[in-house]
Amino acid sequence: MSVIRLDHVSRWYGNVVAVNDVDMTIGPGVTGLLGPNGAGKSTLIHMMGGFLAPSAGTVTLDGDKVWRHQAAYRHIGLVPEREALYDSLTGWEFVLANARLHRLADPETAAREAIETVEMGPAADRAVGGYSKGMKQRIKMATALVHRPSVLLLDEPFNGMDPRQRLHLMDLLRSMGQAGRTVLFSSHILEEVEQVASHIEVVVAGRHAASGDFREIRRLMIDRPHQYVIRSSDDRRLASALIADGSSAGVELDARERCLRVQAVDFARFTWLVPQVARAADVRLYEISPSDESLESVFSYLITA
Ligand SMILES: Nc1ncnc2c1ncn2[C@@H]1O[C@H](COP(=O)(O)OP(=O)(O)OP(=O)(O)O)[C@@H](O)[C@H]1O
Repeated sequence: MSVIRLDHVSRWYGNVVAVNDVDMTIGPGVTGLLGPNGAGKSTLIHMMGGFLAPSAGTVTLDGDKVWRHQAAYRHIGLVPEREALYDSLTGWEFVLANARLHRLADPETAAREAIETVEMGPAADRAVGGYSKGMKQRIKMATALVHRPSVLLLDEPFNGMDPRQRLHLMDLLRSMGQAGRTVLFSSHILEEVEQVASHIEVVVAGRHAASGDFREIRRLMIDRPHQYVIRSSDDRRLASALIADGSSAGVELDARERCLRVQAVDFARFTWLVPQVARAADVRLYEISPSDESLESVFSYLITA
């Protein structure tokens, strides 16, 4: 069994704290590392893969520190996000070179199998420079799989893939997870993560914000207080009526924007109730729109929750 443990892990670049005191355990199966851009996902993945040293704390694989530990590298495959590849090499040469770097007993067979796994056989003799983004992604995946690692780490693997490639990769990750490998991939899209991952770790601004299966994470997101902007024929009167009704956690009159900013607790009940409250107060509604639906606001709720 391959378990990666992060124990009070931080990483800073000069003054920038990219990862802040994270405790996390990643076991067999597929885990999605979810977070907005700049949350620290790549930094975490590079530390888990032994590509980057933590500034504080420890990253271990089955109890052994990963950083500068040759033996651990043999069990880990990492598919980085960056595109930089050796453009003049063919896919086959690139994967084979990696197989040789790992000093595998039969590098040719290992390279062929890895290329077949990602269905790149037909394009293996073409130069990498001419590959599409999705094809580059798959050939990087083949190099990460060539030594049959028990841990596979992928940084934003679905970026640039077309729907067919995406489904293929999802199937591949699922079957690796079912076979008992420890698979972790990062993404900033919840829908993408919940289609493949049985477990989700959420990071925001370098901190570990939440952990659970996708139902739990979705519930956290849906149950959070929702912010609405409301415009009406009489914002002041509507504000008093909403406060009196008690279905809102906060009502703020924004005189400059000529609107109300309302914090709803139970959003299903709230959207059902507002028109009734408005009618009873003889106020006409012009607009009700959610103002905090961006992923960042959902995440920032999670981190303070
Ligand atoms: N080499 C570096 N030097 C300085 N700052 C860095 C470096 N690498 C990352 N950072 C900063 O650390 C923070 C976390 O970056 P990281 O790339 O780990 O996040 P991410 O969640 O992977 O984001 P993205 O999805 O945009 O790649 C960001 O503020 C980023 O600007």
